Amino acid sequence: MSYDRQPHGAARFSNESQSERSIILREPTSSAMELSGLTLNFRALNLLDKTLNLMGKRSSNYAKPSPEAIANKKLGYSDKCENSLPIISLEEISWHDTIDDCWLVICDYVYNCTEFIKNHPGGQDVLLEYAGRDATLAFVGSGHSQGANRLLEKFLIGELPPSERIFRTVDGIKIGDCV
Ligand code: HEM
Repeated sequence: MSYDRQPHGAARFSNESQSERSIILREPTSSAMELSGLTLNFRALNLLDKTLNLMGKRSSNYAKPSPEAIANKKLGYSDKCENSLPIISLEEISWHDTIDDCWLVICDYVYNCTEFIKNHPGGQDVLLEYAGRDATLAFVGSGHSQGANRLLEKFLIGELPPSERIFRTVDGIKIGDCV
């Protein structure tokens, strides 16, 4: 059995079918998300999750929404699981990494930017660089206008599963800052 390198550090065995993507192997850089100089990997998130449960913080935090959660609501970002949006995993997103099929993750939400990529005022290369993965830091860091944020809504196609979110958890605990 041989294996092929795939975009963004993923690798898969050549006899693997599309439906068996769960056995994809990844290098540490693609299973981790770098934000504000802090690298949170999924193991760390799980640990945080368990710790918060043990400390009983989860229920008390959830009972009273934080100011950030209220601000997020105003921006249209929910702090809970939005049943209306399809849940799309990072693994699935990583397959959409070309100029003809470009998905980005910004603040735990998934955007299909394929139609927009060639018209992006900042050029197509910057979008392509983040195609198939998290672009939050780049998007926020390049100081986009409110207009750009509104435009983003046109391309919204889903959100990350709660276990893969780094800005919101399913119980509303916010881990990082967002736009
Ligand atoms: C779907 C996601 C994105 C949308 C909808 C979007 C939209 C826009 C819009 C409307 C502008 C014009 C200026 C403004 O209104 O702020 C712009 C400029 C720009 N964008 Fe994006 N953008 C996206 C993602 C990104 C990403 C991931 C980067 C990565 C660095 C980026 C980098 C830039 C830069 C550098 C400019 C400035 C161009 C200039 O002033 O010459 N954008 N973007």
